[in-house]
Amino acid sequence: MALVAGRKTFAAGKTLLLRAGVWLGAEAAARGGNGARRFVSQRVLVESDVTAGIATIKFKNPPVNSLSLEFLTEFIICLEKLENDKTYRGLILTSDCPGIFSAGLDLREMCGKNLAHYAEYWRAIQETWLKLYLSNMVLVAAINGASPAGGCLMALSSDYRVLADNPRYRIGLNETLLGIVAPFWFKDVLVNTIGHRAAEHALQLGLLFQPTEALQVGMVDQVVPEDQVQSTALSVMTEWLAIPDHARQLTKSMMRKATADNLIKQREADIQNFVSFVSRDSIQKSLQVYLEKLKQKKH
Ligand SMILES: CC/C=C\C/C=C\CCC/C=C/CC(=O)SCCNC(=O)CCNC(=O)[C@H](O)C(C)(C)COP(=O)(O)OP(=O)(O)OC[C@H]1O[C@@H](n2cnc3c(N)ncnc32)[C@H](O)[C@@H]1OP(=O)(O)O
Repeated sequence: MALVAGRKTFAAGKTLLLRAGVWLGAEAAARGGNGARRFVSQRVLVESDVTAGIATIKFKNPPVNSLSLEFLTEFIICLEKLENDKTYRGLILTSDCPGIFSAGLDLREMCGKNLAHYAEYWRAIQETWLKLYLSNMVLVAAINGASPAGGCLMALSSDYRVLADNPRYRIGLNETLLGIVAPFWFKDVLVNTIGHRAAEHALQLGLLFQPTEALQVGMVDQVVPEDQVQSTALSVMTEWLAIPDHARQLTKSMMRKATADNLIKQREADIQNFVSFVSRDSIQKSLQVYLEKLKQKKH
């Protein structure tokens, strides 16, 4: 396994510095005789079934799989590797942290840092979303835990969502509850999934849906007992992979291109918006209060 620090080139000629310890190694980890491979990086586990052409990414950034810059960097690299390796036609996204799919953006990346950091962080968030949303692979989210805000966006960017039937696993775009505003492209993805009226309602109130409500509103496609999430995701994947790739991929692109282009054409302005919004004193205060509340919850 190779541990490296290097540079990753992102769109618009920008670079994101890879933190030391990021896994970039070749398929170094175990390769079984049955076509199963397991790639290991610090925060992102990749298991794959070469024969079936299916990979599974497990988020492994405890305690809550927050989307820290380090996590995003590893995640983007894994996604790129899978995307460029024609062995893989399908990708299942799930979590290795019990009870949490992802807590969304890492609030510590948005608090008390400098403007350059906010810009770098937001570019990585944009890049992650574009790569997920426009992936040529079939993406199935096996949502085995709570999935607020950015966690919900990752699920919404998949082609199909299976959620574990546990009332503690709530999913939604709750940004307004933090005193912040979901960016327009989060909103666009939600509108594309649940429709304009339901999205307006959910976004303004920052609704986090329990599984049955999420199914009802169309935020997820299936709710199944917790121990059946992975097997259901796999059988959905098999169904989707029966469709010829070229036809499905062109159709996916036809459905999603306009939404992605909307961000692509104004990426820099979107970064500037984020930086100036998040660096306001009032927003910093709201985020700090929210983080403090999360910490005090335990005591
Ligand atoms: C005009 C507009 C222009 C531009 C756009 C600008 C705006 C900005 C838009 C930004 C978009 C943001 C999207 C987001 O994703 S924001 C993040 C929202 N996330 C949340 O609200 C989730 C918060 N977390 C929780 O609700 C719970 O932690 C959770 C249900 C996930 C798990 O609960 P559990 O009881 O299991 O764990 P906790 O004890 O709560 O947490 C454990 C420790 O983890 C810390 N934590 C939790 N969430 C986060 C997070 N998102 N980031 C960083 N850290 C997090 C928590 O504080 C605990 O820490 P310790 O106490 O152990 O230190």
